[in-house]
Amino acid sequence: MLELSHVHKVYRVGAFGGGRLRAVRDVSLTVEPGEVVSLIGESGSGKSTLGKMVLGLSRPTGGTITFDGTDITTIRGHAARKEYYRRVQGVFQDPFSCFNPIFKADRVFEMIRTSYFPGVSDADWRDRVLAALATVRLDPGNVLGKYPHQLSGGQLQRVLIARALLLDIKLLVADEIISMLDASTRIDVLNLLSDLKERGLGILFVTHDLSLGNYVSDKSVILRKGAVAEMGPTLRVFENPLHPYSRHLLSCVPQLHRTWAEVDAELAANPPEDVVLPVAADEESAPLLEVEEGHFVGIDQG
Ligand SMILES: Nc1ncnc2c1ncn2[C@@H]1O[C@H](COP(=O)(O)OP(=O)(O)OP(=O)(O)O)[C@@H](O)[C@H]1O
Repeated sequence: MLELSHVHKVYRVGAFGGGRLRAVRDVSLTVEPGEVVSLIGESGSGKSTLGKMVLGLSRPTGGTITFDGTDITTIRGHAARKEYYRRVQGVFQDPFSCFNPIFKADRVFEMIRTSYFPGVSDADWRDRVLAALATVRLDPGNVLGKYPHQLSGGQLQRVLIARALLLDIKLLVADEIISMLDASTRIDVLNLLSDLKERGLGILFVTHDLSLGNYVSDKSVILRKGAVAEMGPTLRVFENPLHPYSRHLLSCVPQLHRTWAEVDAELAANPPEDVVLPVAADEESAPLLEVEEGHFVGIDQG
């Protein structure tokens, strides 16, 4: 469904745009229907830039991004872009900033109707809205007719997901969608993503939080400095991390049942084996080694 092939992004930076910042380097990955793929990395690793490129909000400097066989950089004109967004939508970190505080929150549904379904009757549209709200497990009485400030962050995030579902999308780009939610709401939204996956939606789940990636995804892609450090089925990557960066990230995840002292003592007694990776030939390419079926490790760039 979604395929990124050797995607690069270089930003022009500096006072006169004379500098170059390589934000994404040689990234290839796929997202299939009903698959959740986590893009995991620390701040500045290029996760959001990849999400924006998939959403057509930023153009790749190199490589291709295809959705159902169409190179999305060739999509031009209002009508073609609108069709793309009928199938691919994004939801972002801060749900509050997506709503105009002077309008009721459910206006976002009406905007979809005006733009995509002008011929649908009031009764039919109401049924569709109620079905979308049921899917995201929102009680219509709690959200319809309410202003954004009357709803919680978790409710607003669900309203935005319901809005995307009205379009019958195939791919959702979820960029740090639970970072601003409290712990109990986080789990609800993560479980909602699992429900959507069961319904066949592909999800590109962007997160800086390794444990969230582990909880929700079929496949994990760990990014470091814009390149893939490691990727593969989530279980394999988390049970057998091979890139030193993945190991470092995993060792930083707090383990609630153990103290730091216990973890440190164990690491000192059994230090992880160093994995010696060959060095890539140049700065631009970021080749991967397949170490077991579907499990790839990036050749270290130092
Ligand atoms: N429009 C832009 N112009 C110039 N540089 C940019 C732009 N957007 C992002 N960058 C730079 O590209 C790099 C990758 O940024 P990106 O936002 O993709 O990272 P991220 O992993 O999503 O980080 P965060 O979790 O902090 O959002 C960073 O060094 C960032 O400063």
